[in-house]
Amino acid sequence: MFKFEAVQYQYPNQSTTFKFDFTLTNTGITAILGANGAGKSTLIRLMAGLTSPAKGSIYFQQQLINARELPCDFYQNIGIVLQNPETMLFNSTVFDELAYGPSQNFPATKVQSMVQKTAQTFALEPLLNLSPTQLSGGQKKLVSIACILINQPQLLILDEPFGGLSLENSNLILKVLQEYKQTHKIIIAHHDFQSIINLIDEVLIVENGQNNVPIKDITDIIQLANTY
Ligand SMILES: Nc1ncnc2c1ncn2[C@@H]1O[C@H](COP(=O)(O)OP(=O)(O)OP(=O)(O)O)[C@@H](O)[C@H]1O
Repeated sequence: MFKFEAVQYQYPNQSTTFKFDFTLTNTGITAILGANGAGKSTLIRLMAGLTSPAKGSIYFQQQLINARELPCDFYQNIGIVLQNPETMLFNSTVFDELAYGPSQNFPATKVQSMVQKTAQTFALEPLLNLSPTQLSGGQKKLVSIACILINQPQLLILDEPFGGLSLENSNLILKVLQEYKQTHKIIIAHHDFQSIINLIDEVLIVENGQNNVPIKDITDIIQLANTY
């Protein structure tokens, strides 16, 4: 269960109050839709704990996640891939990028095998010894998604994950997410609703800083696809 209860947020010196109140399913994919400036990124930042609400409560799997004092390992359960992959890559090689998360928790031999497996899944083997600065925009995006998925977070948040990806790599990510969603919760903010329609289980529309009731019925979701 992923629940926002009477959550309110306001940017400093801004008059708009964002108001979010909804409950999402525990696994599967929820797509967040909305016009430019509607509040999708603001909602995503609240979901990932990057921003704290002024009022209200946010629960993930019964755990109040906007509490001031969280168990220190809690954020290992949440992975977020931001729109711009540059902000996420800071190691000297792609191998080190992939190894960074696992090396906080596992011995070197295990880390090595996790990196090899993930590199294979994401077709990154030829890039492992390169610096992230040598990669194309699409390759950076692919690496940034792989770096988060290698940690297997229970909640995976993706802000425009297909931006800059070739059709081949978009299809690769779609395939990975199709499998991942069976046992994990995935939130995707994506402007091209049509391209992910077969993947999603639920739609949350954000309008003027507020959410509508989550749409779970597949017929309603398909109808929505005609408007977005
Ligand atoms: N750091 C900030 N300070 C002040 N206002 C902000 C800040 N970030 C966003 N806003 C405002 O909040 C509103 C919602 O922005 P947000 O980025 O959440 O929308 P969005 O739905 O993600 O838009 P887009 O699809 O264009 O990325 C906008 O009016 C924006 O100008």
